[in-house]
Amino acid sequence: MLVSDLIKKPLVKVPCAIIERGGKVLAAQRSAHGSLPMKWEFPGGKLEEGESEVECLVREIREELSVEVVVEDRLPVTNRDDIGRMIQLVPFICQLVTDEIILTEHEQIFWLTPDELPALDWAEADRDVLQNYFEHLAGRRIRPIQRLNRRKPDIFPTSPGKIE
Ligand SMILES: Nc1nc2c([nH]c(=O)n2[C@@H]2O[C@H](COP(=O)(O)OP(=O)(O)OP(=O)(O)O)[C@@H](O)[C@H]2O)c(=O)[nH]1
Repeated sequence: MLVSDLIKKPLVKVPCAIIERGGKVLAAQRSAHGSLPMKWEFPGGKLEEGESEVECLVREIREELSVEVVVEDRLPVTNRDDIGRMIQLVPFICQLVTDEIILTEHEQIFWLTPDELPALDWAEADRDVLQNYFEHLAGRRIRPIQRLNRRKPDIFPTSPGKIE
């Protein structure tokens, strides 16, 4: 076992938003300054003490994009081994509730179809987020078919018995 395996790094949770609108997804480019300069990411940020993941995400999206979102499905987390810490991305699918986006931190944003997303220069941990998102989308496409094939629900689950 490596010594580094014995030293537990602090875990930094980072809820991030896969914001969907009209079949497109918002990708945001980090600024030229700070960590991962000019890399593409899903907007979000570090969880603060006493906050839930969803509260954090709603706050971060307000701060970074000046919009409101409704938070929907939580996708699997992905981890990034960083210097002195483990970054844990916690992605949520979100829908936009308000329209006008004002960027306060990011260099720029793109609205892209899921097919177009992989072409960007993503932060490393986001590659796994993308993969999980694509699996989620595939599940969404399968579910309506399953619904069609499902036999009609029984109005009377087993035997209706005697109706008074
Ligand atoms: N919001 C967000 N952060 C990400 C993503 N991928 C990824 O590795 N990160 C990392 O997770 C951390 C999020 O912190 P933050 O949004 O508060 O950004 P920051 O530049 O202030 O953080 P830092 O200076 O501590 O690195 C950053 O280190 C960022 O590089 C992502 O998709 N979205």
